[in-house]
Amino acid sequence: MTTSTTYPDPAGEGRDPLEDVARQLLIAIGENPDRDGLKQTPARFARWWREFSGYDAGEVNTLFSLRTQQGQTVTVSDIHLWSLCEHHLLPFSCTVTIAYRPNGDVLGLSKFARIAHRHAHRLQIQERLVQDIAEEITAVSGSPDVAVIAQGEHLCMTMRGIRTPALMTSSVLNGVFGQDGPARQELMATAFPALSGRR
Ligand SMILES: Nc1nc2c(ncn2[C@@H]2O[C@H](COP(=O)(O)OP(=O)(O)OP(=O)(O)O)[C@@H](O)[C@H]2O)c(=O)[nH]1
Ligand SMILES: [Zn+2]
Repeated sequence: MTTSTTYPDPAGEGRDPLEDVARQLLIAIGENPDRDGLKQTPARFARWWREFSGYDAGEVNTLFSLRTQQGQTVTVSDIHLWSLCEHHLLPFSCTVTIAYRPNGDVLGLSKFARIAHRHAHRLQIQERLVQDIAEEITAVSGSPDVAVIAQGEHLCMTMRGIRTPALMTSSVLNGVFGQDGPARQELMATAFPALSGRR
């Protein structure tokens, strides 16, 4: 992983404008941004936002040519990631399962997590996150049989508002995974092992 340190600097002040945002935020909530404990906070705030939105998961999607056995399903599960809810700018943590049926080429294992992180490191809603991941897996693998399932806990629901922890599940089930059959059953057993008695 690499992080970007570049930022817009229209005033040419050599300072990230996010530092000013943080300073204003502190003042707006009645804090003194110049007190000892907060002096470095605007700079830290700017750095974490740049780290989050500049997170570089890499864009190389290595494929291996392989004539897979007819009907083989590849599932990569328990990919943990963090994203940010676009409504409240609060984090949500997600566990993602990605499955596909290779169509002549197989995708390098690490690339599933790279693709998932790439789409998580922007302002999101969970439904769009799974959709974006599924679209890229389809585009890269050339397979119409792609499924993405995410289970997330949203801090905007847990720590504020209704203040109720809950698990949100969202899924995209394309191609063979959209039909009731063995591929879908295998996927569900991997994604939800507790329900199938596997764990
Ligand atoms: N469908 C969906 N909703 C989300 C997601 N993240 C946050 N939300 C919801 O977005 C909604 C925004 O609702 P608003 O009524 O505009 O905002 P709010 O007044 O802060 O709502 P409350 O959270 O109910 O206090 C809330 O219901 C959130 O729970 C997400 O990933 N998917
Ligand atoms: Zn939210």
